[in-house]
Amino acid sequence: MIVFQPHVYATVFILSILQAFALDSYIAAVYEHSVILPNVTGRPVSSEDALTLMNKNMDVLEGAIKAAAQQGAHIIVTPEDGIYGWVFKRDTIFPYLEDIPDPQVNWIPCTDPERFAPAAVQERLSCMARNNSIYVVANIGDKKPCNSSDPKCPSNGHYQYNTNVVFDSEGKLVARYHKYNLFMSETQFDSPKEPEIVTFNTSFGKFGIFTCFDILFHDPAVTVVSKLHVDTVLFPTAWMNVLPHLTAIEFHSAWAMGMGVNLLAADTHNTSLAMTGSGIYDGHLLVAELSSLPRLSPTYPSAVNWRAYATSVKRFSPDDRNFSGVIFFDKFTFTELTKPEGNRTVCQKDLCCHLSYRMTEKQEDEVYVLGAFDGLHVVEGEYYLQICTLLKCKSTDLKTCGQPVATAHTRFEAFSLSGTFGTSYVFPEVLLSGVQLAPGEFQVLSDGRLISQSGTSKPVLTVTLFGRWYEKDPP
Ligand SMILES: N[C@@H](CCCCNC(=O)CCCC[C@@H]1SC[C@@H]2NC(=O)N[C@@H]21)C(=O)O
Repeated sequence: MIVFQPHVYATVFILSILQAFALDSYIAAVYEHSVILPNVTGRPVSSEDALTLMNKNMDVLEGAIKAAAQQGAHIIVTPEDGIYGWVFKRDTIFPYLEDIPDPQVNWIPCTDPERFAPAAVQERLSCMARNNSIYVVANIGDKKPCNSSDPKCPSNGHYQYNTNVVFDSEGKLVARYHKYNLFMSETQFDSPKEPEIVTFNTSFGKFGIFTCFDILFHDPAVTVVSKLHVDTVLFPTAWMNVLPHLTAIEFHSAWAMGMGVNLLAADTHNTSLAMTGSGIYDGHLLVAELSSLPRLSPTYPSAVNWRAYATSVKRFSPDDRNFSGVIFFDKFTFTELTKPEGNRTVCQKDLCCHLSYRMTEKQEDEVYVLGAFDGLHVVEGEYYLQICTLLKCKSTDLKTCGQPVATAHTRFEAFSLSGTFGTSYVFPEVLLSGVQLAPGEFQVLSDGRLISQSGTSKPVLTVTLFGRWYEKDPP
């Protein structure tokens, strides 16, 4: 990964990604943008003032787009809400919205700005793509008029959508995606009636696209990958980090690995809201048995039978020392790792988690537990989880197990984590001290074991198999 000279508060990450089947490669960039937020949020502003604010953000994005293009990037992704921010209600966002046509109209806003309704933002983004010969992915607001003949038409006569747009290297609008799984705070937007499965082809591969909270749900995220067989997913996001399992870089890299696709994640940068964490994740699921084979076109779900190993072994340890704890409002069953090495099992409902581990030097003031959760998560949305997790507790008090922890000193020489998952969508997370990833330091075997054989470069915060059982989500 070539890192640009720091630009504003972030850097443009560049990575050349080996194209799966064509065996050519392309250069991808993601930009983590510190969004300049409107200073008036209590009332709608004029469309001129709205455009002034959006131009301030687009000035910064233009710098990143030029920098990426100069480094030969073929495509750059910029963050969700990156042009106007997120502090809006339904009425106050209206001046920032434009009517974004279906890409089938075959339109280059840069060379034909008057063809449809006023589209200053689309024109400028299109020109950035065209003038720098680079694909530009951005997130802006779409408005579609409706009337009383449509019973669902909102009170102000418009549907308002959180929208990703993609302009190709000539500035043509080639994709438009309306965010389907809105986060609870996004009252300024509507959700489309059906999830949109949006893909587009380029000379350097087939791309899918969705936004932020979408990544936790089956549609469109899993469908666009498992049915449309894209190689890379474009992912603008404004993600608020939640340790120990839902920090941006941790969950997004695990999702890319579990789904076996590349993921280009551009996050907003706002540390006071715990918003940070972009990345270019190549979806290689490091499966020892498969690495000798050429990477075939993606097969979904991944070539892992997540329950194979865990259902083949007896429980390593009895339940007698189990205790309960809460992680992000979900009640886990824990068991403490009292010895520096050993085999442990913990079960909750149909999920049994098995762990074999060897610590290097167990720190007296650090406690690690193995936890299991099999249930419906119901806070900030409803999604069914099956989770096996090895994690460090906040303190030696077992009541603190599950609370956010960002540093650790205990190293593990080896670990092997597996679970009797009912779902085949399991995302492998390894997070190290300092909230760092561990690329290449662990593997997932085809029998479902998440293993490290030679230890990790830093002490461990958590090793987790994060399962999503979509069929058990409420309708
Ligand atoms: N930050 C703004 C609104 C942001 C809207 C777009 N952001 C998302 O959709 C991010 C959702 C990330 C949620 C993950 S999963 C549940 C967990 N809870 C979090 O807060 N982060 C994670 C605002 O809310 O004002």
